[in-house]
Amino acid sequence: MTGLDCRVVVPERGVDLALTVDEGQTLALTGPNGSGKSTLLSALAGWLRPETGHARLGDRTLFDVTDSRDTWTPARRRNVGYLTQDPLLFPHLTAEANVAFGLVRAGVVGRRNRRNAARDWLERVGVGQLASRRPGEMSGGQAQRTAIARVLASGPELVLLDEPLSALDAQVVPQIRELLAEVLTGRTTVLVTHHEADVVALADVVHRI
Ligand SMILES: Nc1ncnc2c1ncn2[C@@H]1O[C@H](COP(=O)(O)OP(=O)(O)OP(=O)(O)O)[C@@H](O)[C@H]1O
Repeated sequence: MTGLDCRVVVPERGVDLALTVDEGQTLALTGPNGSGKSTLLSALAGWLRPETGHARLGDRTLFDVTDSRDTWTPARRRNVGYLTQDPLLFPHLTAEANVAFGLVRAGVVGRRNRRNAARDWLERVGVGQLASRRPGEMSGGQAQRTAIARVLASGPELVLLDEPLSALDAQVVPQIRELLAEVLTGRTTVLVTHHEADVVALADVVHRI
């Protein structure tokens, strides 16, 4: 079982949020600006240590921080994929190398295996023909497709999406939303969004702050 159960308390930001996500489900997290949605994702990704809280993913503890306990799994060992509004890609690496980079950590042995796996993922998200381009040589939609491949290629047990469609041109949003609906099926996911169309297309359950 790889469902998520978490609580994140960051008093200096006025954040105290708790939620659970069943294995394989997508939870949409919506709420006003400043209500702590991105803070919660940062804690789950391991980028920010809450003052108090816990996060359990299946039988693993990502963190458990109280007055008396301090368990903290570093970001690189969490097996959590994080997709942000602006694609997080290395500008000096090709699309293929960007995707392959994460596969070293995911335990895919051998350069050729990683290259093939990266190419397969780029094909799957519709940018197989751009494998040798760098992010600066792609459109916003193409770069976000590459970032989706990068996040999913390593087989994350939890996927975090922070407004993944907000920075894209309106005309490519429906295609990328459809792609996300396909690739997120069966994955435990927290999706932060302000857009009802994302909730309808992608979410199994909604948590409104
Ligand atoms: N790096 C930071 N340092 C200090 N305070 C921050 C930082 N980032 C966010 N905050 C504050 O923490 C609170 C929660 O912000 P957060 O970005 O998590 O909200 P959000 O729900 O994601 O908002 P939005 O919908 O605008 O993206 C806000 O009051 C914000 O001003």
